[in-house]
Amino acid sequence: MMSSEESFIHGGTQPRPAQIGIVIRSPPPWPSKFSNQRELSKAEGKRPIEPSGSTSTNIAMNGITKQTSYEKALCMIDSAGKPLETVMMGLYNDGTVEEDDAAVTEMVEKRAGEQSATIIIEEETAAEIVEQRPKIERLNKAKQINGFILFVYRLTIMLRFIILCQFFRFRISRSVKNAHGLWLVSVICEIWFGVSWIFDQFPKWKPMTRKTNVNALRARFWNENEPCTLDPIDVFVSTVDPMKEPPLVTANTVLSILAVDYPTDKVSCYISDDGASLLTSETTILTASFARLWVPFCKKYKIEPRAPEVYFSKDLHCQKELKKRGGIFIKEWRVMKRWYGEFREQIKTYVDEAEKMPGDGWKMRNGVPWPGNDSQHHAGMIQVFLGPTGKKDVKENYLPKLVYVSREKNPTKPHHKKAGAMNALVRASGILSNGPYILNVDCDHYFNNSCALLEAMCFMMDPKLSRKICFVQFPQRFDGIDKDDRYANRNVVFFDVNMKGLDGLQGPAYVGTGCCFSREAIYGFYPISDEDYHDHVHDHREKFRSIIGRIKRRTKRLFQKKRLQRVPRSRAEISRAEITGAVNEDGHDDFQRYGDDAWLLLSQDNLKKRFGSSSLFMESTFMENGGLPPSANPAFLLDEAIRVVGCNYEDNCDWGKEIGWIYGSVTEDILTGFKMHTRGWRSIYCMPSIPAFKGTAPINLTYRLDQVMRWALGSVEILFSRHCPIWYGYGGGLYKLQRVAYINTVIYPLTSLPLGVYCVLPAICLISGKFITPTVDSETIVCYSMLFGSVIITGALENIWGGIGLANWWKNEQFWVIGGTSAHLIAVIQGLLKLMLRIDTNFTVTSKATNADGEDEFAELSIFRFGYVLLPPITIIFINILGLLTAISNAINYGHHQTMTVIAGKITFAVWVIVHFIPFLKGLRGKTKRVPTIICVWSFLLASMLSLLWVQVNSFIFDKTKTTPHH
Ligand SMILES: O=c1ccn([C@@H]2O[C@H](COP(=O)(O)OP(=O)(O)O[C@H]3O[C@H](CO)[C@@H](O)[C@H](O)[C@H]3O)[C@@H](O)[C@H]2O)c(=O)[nH]1
Ligand SMILES: [Mn+2]
Repeated sequence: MMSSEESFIHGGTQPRPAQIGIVIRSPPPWPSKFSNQRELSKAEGKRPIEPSGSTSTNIAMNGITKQTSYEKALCMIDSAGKPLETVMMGLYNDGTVEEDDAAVTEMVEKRAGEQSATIIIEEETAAEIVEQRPKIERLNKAKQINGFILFVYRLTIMLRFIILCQFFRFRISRSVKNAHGLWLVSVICEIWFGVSWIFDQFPKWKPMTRKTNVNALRARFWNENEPCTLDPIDVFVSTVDPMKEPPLVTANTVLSILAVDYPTDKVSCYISDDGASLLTSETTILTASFARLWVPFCKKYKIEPRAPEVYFSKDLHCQKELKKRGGIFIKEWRVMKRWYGEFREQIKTYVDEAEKMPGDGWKMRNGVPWPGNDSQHHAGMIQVFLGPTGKKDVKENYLPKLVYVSREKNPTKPHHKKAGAMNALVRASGILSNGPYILNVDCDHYFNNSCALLEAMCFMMDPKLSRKICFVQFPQRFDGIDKDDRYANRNVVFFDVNMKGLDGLQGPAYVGTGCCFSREAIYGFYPISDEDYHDHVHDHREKFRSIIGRIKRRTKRLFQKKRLQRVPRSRAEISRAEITGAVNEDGHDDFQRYGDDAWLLLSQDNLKKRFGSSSLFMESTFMENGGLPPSANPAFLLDEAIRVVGCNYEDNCDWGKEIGWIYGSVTEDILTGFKMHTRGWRSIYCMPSIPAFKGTAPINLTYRLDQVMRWALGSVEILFSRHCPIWYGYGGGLYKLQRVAYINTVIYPLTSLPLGVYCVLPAICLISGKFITPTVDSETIVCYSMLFGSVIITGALENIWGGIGLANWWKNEQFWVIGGTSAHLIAVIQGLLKLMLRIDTNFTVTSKATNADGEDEFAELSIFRFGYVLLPPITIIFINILGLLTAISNAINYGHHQTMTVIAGKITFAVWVIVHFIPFLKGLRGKTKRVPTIICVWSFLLASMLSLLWVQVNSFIFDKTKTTPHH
């Protein structure tokens, strides 16, 4: 036992420590501290609490400064008993208890080799020691939004909820005698909207924002005096179709990654080419060589952004910079601009050449036929460029490794689209570089802020957070959107309101790009267990008990850790034990029984079932800090990497089911993030003031609706799958409100059904002369205006705390109606078809073609193809206009049979619907030359038929004398 303890502290080779043991000198004075803790919580955030004797102290712990009301400390002393380093354990005024595994391990590891021992000391001593240490700045800060606004916001939500209930009581109690069907339908729709509002609203209950401190990160992990201790990151870029995703766009993204502000030996960039295109491969080769010029230039002058296309297109900004930086810079800037021009031209020639495939297929520059000539049936291909063994840049510095991967494809095997591509990259990178973190971007999302990786690391390397975070998601921001964002491409309400709300719960959803993962979470491990972590409910008594339990457990674990020296570190202890199935509740004891390496052997079969047959890859999953397993033979790495991107590799193992990107939906992103959250991981939303990434958005209505339809379809797919948040993942780590949010994410397309119906109602009312309420009296008006009022007030308050404009909010509402009546509706139908007939859904990649050659930048905005998505909204518009016309002609022909208020109500109702479709109409207006006329005619006919039908059916069903619209 002694020897294993020794090896824990000393890495097995060092002399014995002078003293080992845990000493608790005095029993903790719990109860008295207790009331104090409460007071402190109250004062939280308002002002720092002064250290006052032994009850509350400011301590700085591994970069986190906090006020504590009670603390114990774990202290390492040298053989003379002099304290070397201290890690605090305690109850903090924000109600959390420091779970400092990371800190403890870090400390112990750092001190390995010194003559030292660990003891637990009491708080006064600890405080003294800590006070002598320089305070370290925190890496990040979580901030609740302004307390008053939050209070009012929550109040309006509650009020709105009450109003809603009242509204329904009112609506249900007053049925419409002469139009029972109409009334019933409208009430059902309204109830549906009400419920979906609840799903949408309550996950925004606790909005939160965060701030990072990149300088503190640099100071701690990447300063001049010490070797850099930042963790390596693998960056993934996915591309599939070089025609829709121009190579120049991809090349820019890659260049911005290679020039990122991060130690070069700790970044590797992987390109996944799902199209197996020679064009992409050649572009990559060219990009690698251009990077040797571009990267040193970026780093020398610290230019932003580091995607050359964008950088050189911002002429004005450059002019300013030119003046400021003066002579040499101007010269170099000009030279670089010319070089980039040449690079661009070269890619253009490649693209031109790639227009038409020669009869005998593509050939590489050396005359060898390109293996990917059949993009759906080809072997896996990997090419490695640059990196620590490759070419240096023109300043003789190494560049990050750049790897081109095209996974094997076979038409008989499902390739699972982007998710499949990502999983292949996860494995290939696990073998080639194995960074403990993975950041993925779509090929069009370049690094707009060269500090993006550092920003993510501010969370990932925070000792308190790191072992609970599965990913750090950045908002998606876009270039090249028309000024008034006609099709709500920016999605601001989602990115600046909903996601901030989720951050206050368990964390934002993964949105497919601009997201930094911990590899551990991708491998399906669980976060370090921490019962307290997700019950924020503060039963103080409970808390008190769990603290004692925690200290006991920790003490126990401390001993165990010493025993478990051979196991890489505690980080994945629990999760791995989970695979082996050899673990009891506490997560540890069984390790002992198996002895040092036995558990590894024991779990081989299970591991194979989980990770597939590559033992090298399996081994790599044990490397906690990344890097290649010691047994890896560099000569065979590439072969092994090719093997793991093979299309049979995933047979009979957990890829896509339990680990990696999860299959089964075209919105694999939502599913993947959800799966991680159900395991109890937390995620973080990071919004640097300079957007970290920027992409392109679909510019015209057709592409936008295609995209929205794909998203909705993905949601429907999840809704009908095993992974549906309504029934999946109970008893795990998913927070309740987080589940509500996920339910909302998958169920929203269904709302298109009542929405479609509701949009037709005003027309029906106008034509049939009936209404959804019996009369329009003052009570009705009050009821509806209260409802609308509360909607507007919550919206406005969301604007205030989310920092979005009212215009954006309105855009969002409009597009919600447009998308709802078109794309969502179709998606629901398609989803049902898929469910019943097992037709697979296809993935239409969004075109990222930028119109870089001047002309009218937004000419594309109005181009659209005919699509049946357009049919329902056009019909709705026509039918409503028809209704308005009928009403007016009726009024003229037959005089006022109904009171003015009723007519006004109906007309408002119809106009309200039509107003929502304005952007849609603008989208149609553009180039209505040939095909669209046909749709217009069709929709017009359809609308007329529907209205006529309604009148017929109507007079048939109801008593004619009473209900004929105009007798
Ligand atoms: O078989 C495929 C299909 C797509 N992709 C890549 O997946 C991404 C898809 O993006 P895009 O066509 O631009 O769709 P968007 O709707 O703009 O993408 C958003 O929504 C998708 C989910 O539908 C996410 O996967 C994306 O990350 C997210 O940016 C692109 O990088 C493609 O290269 C592949 O690698 N293989
Ligand atoms: Mn995209």
